Amino acid sequence: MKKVAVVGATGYTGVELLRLLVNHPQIRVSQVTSRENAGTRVDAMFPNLRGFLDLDFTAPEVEQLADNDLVFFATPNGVAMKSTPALLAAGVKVIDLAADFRIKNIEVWEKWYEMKHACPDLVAEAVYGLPELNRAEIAKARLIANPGCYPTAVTLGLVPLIEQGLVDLDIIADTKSGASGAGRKASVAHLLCESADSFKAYGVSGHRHQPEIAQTLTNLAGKAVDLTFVPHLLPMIRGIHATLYADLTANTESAASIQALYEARYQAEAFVDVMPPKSHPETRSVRGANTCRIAIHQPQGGKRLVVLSVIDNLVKGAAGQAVQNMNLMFGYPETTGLLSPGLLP
Ligand SMILES: NC(=O)C1=CN([C@@H]2O[C@H](COP(=O)(O)OP(=O)(O)OC[C@H]3O[C@@H](n4cnc5c(N)ncnc54)[C@H](OP(=O)(O)O)[C@@H]3O)[C@@H](O)[C@H]2O)C=CC1
Ligand SMILES: CC(=O)N[C@@H](CCC(=O)OP(=O)(O)O)C(=O)O
Repeated sequence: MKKVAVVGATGYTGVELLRLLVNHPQIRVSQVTSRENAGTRVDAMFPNLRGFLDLDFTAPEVEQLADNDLVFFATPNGVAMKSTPALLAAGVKVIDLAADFRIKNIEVWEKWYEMKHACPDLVAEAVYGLPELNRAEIAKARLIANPGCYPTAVTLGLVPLIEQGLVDLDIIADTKSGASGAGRKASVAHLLCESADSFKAYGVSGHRHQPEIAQTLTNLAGKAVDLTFVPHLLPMIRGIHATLYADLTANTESAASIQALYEARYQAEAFVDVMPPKSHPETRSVRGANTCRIAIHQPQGGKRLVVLSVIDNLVKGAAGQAVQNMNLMFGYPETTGLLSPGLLP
């Protein structure tokens, strides 16, 4: 059994990590932190965990966290980078669900996250935790930058096309997220009366996930990818739906060959499901599951492809992907504790 801690265990991704970890056969959750709720029993706050976890929240102290094999940070941006150097020095592995280690160019990171990076040298070492791209590096890593939720849905939807150089590198990602993507902290914009029965785009002139996705796609393509990224807030709780538009460089590929390419690329991937041609994946089909479900369309048989990609932002977009990375880092079967279908309806 390995011992793990979750820092920020009262947030939506933190409590989702707990839901997954309490069923993991080779993991013992030894510590869960919250500054505001230190001393409160976990199951008093989260009754879904009654009978599964006998712990109180504690304040996050590096000395105690260092008594674990691995620490998850499910905290706001800028928190993990402060304790990670000490934890790594103590031999503890770290998975950051926030963005502290995702962007390799420190100037770009500091511009988007509006703070000074506390340990830029570790950013170079960190492995971007998208197993479908970086499995071998993740298995050897001691520090994982768990990808953002929108970047997971968008990147997995585009990987086969970019790897094969089949599309112009001028791509549109039209994305929609449920409100849990914004976290559990109080915010007027996410009150029921402000967000229900309405629909809006946000961050159109610039969103911090644009440089994260562009970095991955540019590395894959070997040249700059021009990405227009438009997020929207949907009046639902969980789920991301990405509609991706890309033009074939030559009008030679048929819908059947693109479909076959996606099926072959993801055939061995337990958590990426390529649907039959002309399907329309629903976010509810992945609710609570660590699955990215993809469908490919070629409307009018022309050169423009439309790829649909759905995930649960809290699972494949955060906590599930973090557990998948942990499994790889500990040498466990990658799917351990993660194989369950979505909650439908
Ligand atoms: N929600 C989502 O769908 C996704 C979120 N993420 C990222 O994961 C991270 C967590 O997100 P989410 O769960 O939504 O966030 P929440 O706002 O729901 O929770 C944040 C948690 O962090 C703790 N926390 C806040 N500040 C500090 C601090 N300075 N030191 C230690 N703990 C702190 C909070 O508890 P307390 O203040 O009591 O200590 C709370 O438990 C964020 O960086 C987010 O961007 C990534 C992918 C998807
Ligand atoms: C709906 C909503 O507000 N979503 C959040 C996504 C936040 C998130 O998960 O950010 P990281 O993945 O970078 O940690 C947003 O757009 O800011």
